Amino acid sequence: MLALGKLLDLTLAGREPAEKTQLTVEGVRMRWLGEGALEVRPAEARDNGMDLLLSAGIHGNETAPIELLDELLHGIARAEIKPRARILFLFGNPEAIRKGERYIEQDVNRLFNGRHELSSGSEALRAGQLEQFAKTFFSVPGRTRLHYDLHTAIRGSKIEQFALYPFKEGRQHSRRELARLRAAGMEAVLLQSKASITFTAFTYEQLDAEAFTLELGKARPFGQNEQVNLDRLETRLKQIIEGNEPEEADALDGLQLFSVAREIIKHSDSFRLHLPADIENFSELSKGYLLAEDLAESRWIVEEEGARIIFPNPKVRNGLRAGILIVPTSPDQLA
Ligand SMILES: O=C(O)CCC(=O)N[C@@H](CCC(=O)O)C(=O)O
Ligand SMILES: [Zn+2]
Repeated sequence: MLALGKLLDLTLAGREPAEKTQLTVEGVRMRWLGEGALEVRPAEARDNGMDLLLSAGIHGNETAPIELLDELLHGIARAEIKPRARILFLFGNPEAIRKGERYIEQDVNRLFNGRHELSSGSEALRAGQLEQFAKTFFSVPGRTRLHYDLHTAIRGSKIEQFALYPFKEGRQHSRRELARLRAAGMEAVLLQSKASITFTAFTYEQLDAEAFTLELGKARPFGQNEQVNLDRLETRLKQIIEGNEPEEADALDGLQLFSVAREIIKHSDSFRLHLPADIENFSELSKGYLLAEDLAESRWIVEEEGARIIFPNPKVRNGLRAGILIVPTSPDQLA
């Protein structure tokens, strides 16, 4: 295998490759762009106009997606996968990946869309660097832009694999992309209803990519991911990379859709979340339930019919999201 196929090994060792560019026997060029960043470019005659950004390890302890991208890269470096798409592979937070932690000082996935400029430290610098890698990659006009940012969740979930679709004023969510996600094994999609500061919000809002955060089961250490079945996602990613996705009607095929009713923001150290520590994502909450309390006697009471909670986390920094209240929605608004 070409040495550049071992991007994960290089990243874990904190090393630079001796050669920055390598060609596979298929004429696919692999170019190391910096720590945890590698571009794959097919020969011009085979290029089908798809620019695919695949990122993982924005949270360093979410290893199943990192292993999946590592597998795909090995396949390309061995010329077993024959790309027709240009691809940018990014491992988001190398220092946190090496330590097996979600982050070191700051959550990188809260530092996009300008937030890193208001902050300092290695994770703020990394978010700025990731924005720059993505911006350069998605700068060629007339090409299709797709970004999947792969994650796993802190807690168990009633719906194991799901996607979050960012929001931009005046832009409609795409039914075709949802059908593609369904084919990739996603069981639900959460349609965001306001701008955000995550990596996919940046590529969606500022770089005009179709962009999704994919949640792929529960976070576990390297080598302990046998319970996370990513076969359908892997198959679909290979098809996108090789440009041989089956032609399908835009069938959503049972895909569950949710929209954000409210984000629960933790404003102070007095914040209290009234949920059991082991509550699963997508757990239903009944109307009238006192979900959280914060300073100045502010209270979060569930008002929505059919509300469910995802990503409850009272340990986030003040000012950040401590959970999302979602409600079922219909596909009527899709483009
Ligand atoms: O399990 C959790 O509480 C968090 C899992 C995770 O890392 N989710 C992403 C979602 C990003 C998005 O909103 O698009 C995150 O919180 O960064
Ligand atoms: Zn994550």
